[in-house]
Amino acid sequence: MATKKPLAKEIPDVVYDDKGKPYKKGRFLGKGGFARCYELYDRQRNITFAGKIISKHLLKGSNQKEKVTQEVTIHRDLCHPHVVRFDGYFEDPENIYILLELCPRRSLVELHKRRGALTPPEVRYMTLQIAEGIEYLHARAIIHRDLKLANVFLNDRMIAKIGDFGLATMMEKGNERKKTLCGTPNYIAPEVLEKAGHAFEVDVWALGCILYTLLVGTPPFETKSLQETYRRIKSNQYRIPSTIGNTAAKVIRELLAANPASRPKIGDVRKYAYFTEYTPTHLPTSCLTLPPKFS
Ligand SMILES: COc1cc(C(=O)NC2CCN(C)CC2)ccc1Nc1cc2c(cn1)c(C)nn2-c1cc(Cl)cc(CCC(N)=O)c1
Repeated sequence: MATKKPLAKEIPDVVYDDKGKPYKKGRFLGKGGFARCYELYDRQRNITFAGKIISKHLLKGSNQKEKVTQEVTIHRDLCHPHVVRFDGYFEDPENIYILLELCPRRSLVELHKRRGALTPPEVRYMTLQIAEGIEYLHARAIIHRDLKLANVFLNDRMIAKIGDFGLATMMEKGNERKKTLCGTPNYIAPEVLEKAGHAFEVDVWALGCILYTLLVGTPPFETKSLQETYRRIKSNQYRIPSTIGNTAAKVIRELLAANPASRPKIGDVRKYAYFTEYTPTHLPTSCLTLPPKFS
């Protein structure tokens, strides 16, 4: 008999933080893992947040509570233009509430679904912004470990913001290698599959998967079966279409190097010839639906 998953209780129309400040529940924005996301409106400051709400009932009897604490501990002190802003955290007997920067243009998932392969200038724009965010994290000894299209959010000016620190970890000392990762990253690196110890290089691998997916239109290792996808990752089996050009092929090959030690450090990604080619400083929101015409 399958054990019934406890139903999360309905969230009240108004929730209060530990200072008694009211937040009015707005639209349901989506869900992920144990969390549901709603607009939470602070009338006093006239700001709407992305409220990530996690039911405590769903966290009972597992180490999920520690994982939420770890996510908050890592995310709360971050401040960077390409990292989702952490605006607060509070709880009541039912739920944990995390106030996050609302990104009205959602994530790269929707952009990718709508557009498929992007133009090279758009790909360089997105990849460089994400790389800047990763560089900020790595400089603070933080590995994100779950970089994927769904965790790159877009604000109303189409600026990319790395979010969801649910699988992130802090590296304690210089050459430490993490041995475990509780969760299944979408763009999982070979060394994680091989349980060979992993560190900052897993984020560089994921950036390579994001770059490839945005430029080619499909993920590098995607197949119909997870087992076959994992086999291809471990054997580094993927194709680079000749149409993307040599400079793009070179940066993809090095980001997706099987050996983590062969991948570039995140701070060196921008030095590739590919990224010296035209890259817009801004993207119009029309890019959400149509390829832009760069003059
Ligand atoms: C206005 O801002 C948004 C709107 C929407 C949206 O329109 N969602 C619709 C809601 C109705 N259903 C039917 C279709 C999707 C979705 C996301 C928005 N913004 C938005 C959502 C955000 C964030 C910032 N900003 C952050 C940070 N974390 N999350 C977050 C958190 C969770 Cl737990 C789940 C999801 C959904 C899955 C995903 N990765 O997008 C998102």
